[in-house]
Amino acid sequence: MTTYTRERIKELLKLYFIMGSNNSSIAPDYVLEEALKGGISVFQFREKGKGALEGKAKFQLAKRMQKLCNHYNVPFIVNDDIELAIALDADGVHIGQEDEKAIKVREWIGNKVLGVSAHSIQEIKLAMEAGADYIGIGPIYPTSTKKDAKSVQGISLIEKVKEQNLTIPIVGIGGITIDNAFPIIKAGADGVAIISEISMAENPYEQTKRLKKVVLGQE
Ligand SMILES: Cc1ncc(COP(=O)(O)OP(=O)(O)O)c(N)n1
Ligand SMILES: Cc1nc(C(=O)O)sc1CCOP(=O)(O)O
Ligand SMILES: [Mg+2]
Repeated sequence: MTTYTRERIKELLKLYFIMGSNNSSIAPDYVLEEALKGGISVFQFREKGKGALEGKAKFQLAKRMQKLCNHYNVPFIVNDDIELAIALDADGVHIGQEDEKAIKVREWIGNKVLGVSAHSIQEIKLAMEAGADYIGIGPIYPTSTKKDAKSVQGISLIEKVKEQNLTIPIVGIGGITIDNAFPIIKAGADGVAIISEISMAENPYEQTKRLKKVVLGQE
């Protein structure tokens, strides 16, 4: 359905950076550019929570971030806001179980990338039937970034996905750092999705490079 092959999606998920304006104490555009230089493989614009921008300001930030991603040839995904994704002609959207239904979103976005969060094998199978391109599984570890995150589940669901030979690409999310990222890859995830370990880092460029080495098994 999408123009990205399953193998390409798996590659893109390797080091998935997510952020919005409230995830860093310095300019979000600067943080994103450092992360792009450091080697992130895909970016998700997630403008939500306390102090999040709305309306024109949100649109303008998204547009600037999309331009940066285009410059570094990294796909630009929009969290939750399907209208924004369509208005910007983003590369894809990410939705959760409390957002619009995946089957409807697939109709609206055509062949753009569709990521869906899931917390059980049943939710994963339903997302696959609805046309999801990849699944976000979390929180793997405790996180303070998402206030309404579900219970911490470690790598158990990733292991179940592998045991059941479900071939959809998967990315782990929640509380992932340089020190705990590799077990997620070892369990069979295609990559890790990260906010604060990069967005709050003193040097987002160096931190991204370090994370990249970890997910590639080079450290
Ligand atoms: C890659 C990825 N995985 C999971 C999520 C969480 O999505 P959701 O459950 O809809 O929660 P919010 O991010 O919308 O608060 C994600 N955004 N990205
Ligand atoms: C956006 C998000 N979704 C989660 C889920 O469990 O679905 S956890 C989370 C926050 C990830 O931020 P950090 O890398 O700072 O922990
Ligand atoms: Mg959501």
